[in-house]
Amino acid sequence: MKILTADQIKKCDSATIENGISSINLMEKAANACVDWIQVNFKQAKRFLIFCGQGNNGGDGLAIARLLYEKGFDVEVFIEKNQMKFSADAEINFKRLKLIKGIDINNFSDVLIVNNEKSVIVDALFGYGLNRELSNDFKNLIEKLNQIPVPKISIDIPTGLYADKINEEESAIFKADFTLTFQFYKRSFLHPETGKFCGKIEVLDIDLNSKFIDEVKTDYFVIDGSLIRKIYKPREDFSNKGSFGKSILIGGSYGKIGAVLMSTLSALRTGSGLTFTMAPECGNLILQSQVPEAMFIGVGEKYVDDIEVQEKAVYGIGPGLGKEKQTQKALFDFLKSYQNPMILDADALNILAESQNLNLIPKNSVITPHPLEFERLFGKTQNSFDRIELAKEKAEELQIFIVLKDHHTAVITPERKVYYNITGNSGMAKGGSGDVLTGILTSLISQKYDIEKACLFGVWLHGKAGDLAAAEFSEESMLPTDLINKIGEVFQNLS
Ligand SMILES: NC(=O)C1=CN([C@@H]2O[C@H](COP(=O)(O)OP(=O)(O)OC[C@H]3O[C@@H](n4cnc5c(N)ncnc54)[C@H](O)[C@@H]3O)[C@@H](O)[C@H]2O)[C@@H](O)CC1
Ligand SMILES: [K+]
Repeated sequence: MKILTADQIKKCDSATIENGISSINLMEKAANACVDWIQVNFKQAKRFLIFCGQGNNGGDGLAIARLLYEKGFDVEVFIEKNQMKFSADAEINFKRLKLIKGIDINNFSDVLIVNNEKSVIVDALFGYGLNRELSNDFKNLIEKLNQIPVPKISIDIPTGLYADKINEEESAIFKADFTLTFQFYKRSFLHPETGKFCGKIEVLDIDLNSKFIDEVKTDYFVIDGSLIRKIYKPREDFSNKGSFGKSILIGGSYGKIGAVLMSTLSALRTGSGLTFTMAPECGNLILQSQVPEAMFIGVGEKYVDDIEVQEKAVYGIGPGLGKEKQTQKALFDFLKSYQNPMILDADALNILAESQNLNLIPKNSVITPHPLEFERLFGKTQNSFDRIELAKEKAEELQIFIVLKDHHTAVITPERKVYYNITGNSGMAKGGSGDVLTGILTSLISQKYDIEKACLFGVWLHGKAGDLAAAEFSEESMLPTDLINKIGEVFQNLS
């Protein structure tokens, strides 16, 4: 799914209106989509307190108020009565609303303490039209609303957030439990500093102009299920273990054998034909007994001191590797002698960061840093938006894929495209999750998935398996090994 800027969404709305539907009817459609969702998900609610601005986001709110009232809910509307300058469509909806006797129209300043547990606050103050910091009056209102302990729904965007950039420090932002957004994810939903205000995101289809959406140019995408269905290649009949590639996972050191073990198991569970673990001898017994399907290649006693080059294999290097001098030398010797794309993770990245010898990374390789590893490799940035921009520069310069791990992991391609992943949960924020991802990516690439597609599929699969593990064990209790055991269920649901 494409992600558009506020400016592009505005153009998309206009293209939709030019092609038939009037803007007031488009607003009605948007409001109906929200009300349909609310009716299903807030059946028990009694009273909706709807806060409306004066632009089209406020217009949505006024229409939602009318439609919810018609469905039998109690509705109170809050507006800025002293200074009414509605947009044309908001004005029409305000007039329609005033005809209904049963809806109280209050001033923002009339908001009282609401402690009715069946009340819901709806934020329709500003949407993607926000283009400057909020005035103090709005900031105070939002801070007051954020304190009220009832469920909160934002229409299109939590008020105070921009669609496509980070906020000024100390902005007041409405803290939603649910954001009902029209047609597209907004970039701000996907970054940690801003996304935490959105709660659960529901994308509502309002049939915006598909020709415009197909043609509009963007560098930003969300990885959704329909994209994955296009990428997924079911296994062919009449195949053998040689048809599904050879994965070699390199890592482990004394005390950190579990990391490479988890990568190995993940590679197997993702379908790798032949799977090898290249690790120090101290891991041999553990690996052979825990993962008998994998073959063991001993390199060193307590840490990796050599990397063997094998034909037609895909290498995933780093989990539990450590940074011993000998290990560093082994990694550099390997990188100097081997030019095929590989996956580099964890200590392999830390070793490269310390040497700053990043040109040794073979073209089309995949690196999988978390934000701190990214910073060690490429330097500090002010915030996660800037980090993505730097990642685009570096992916192009080094001609590599950067899988930037975060709550919403982003895949950044050498062509500077950015794909945000929306599967996964905070139960995956545990040591070992990254090792699992390395195994999955190595396995997919060894099975001849195109590298970009392998990255998109890999991060999605990882998150999806994590969601299944969380559903069974809870986010607190789920382990990376539970996630590995759910990979199969994700494949079953795909085929
Ligand atoms: N026909 C359409 O274009 C549709 C628009 N929709 C809704 O319309 C919204 C966008 O509406 P608008 O473009 O009217 O914008 P908003 O309703 O987000 O904002 C209203 C106006 O406030 C002004 N403003 C910006 N920042 C401000 C600030 N800090 N303080 C005070 N005023 C400020 C701007 O001039 C802006 O246009 C969407 O988020 C969505 O909710 C939906 O109804 C779908 C259809
Ligand atoms: K809003």
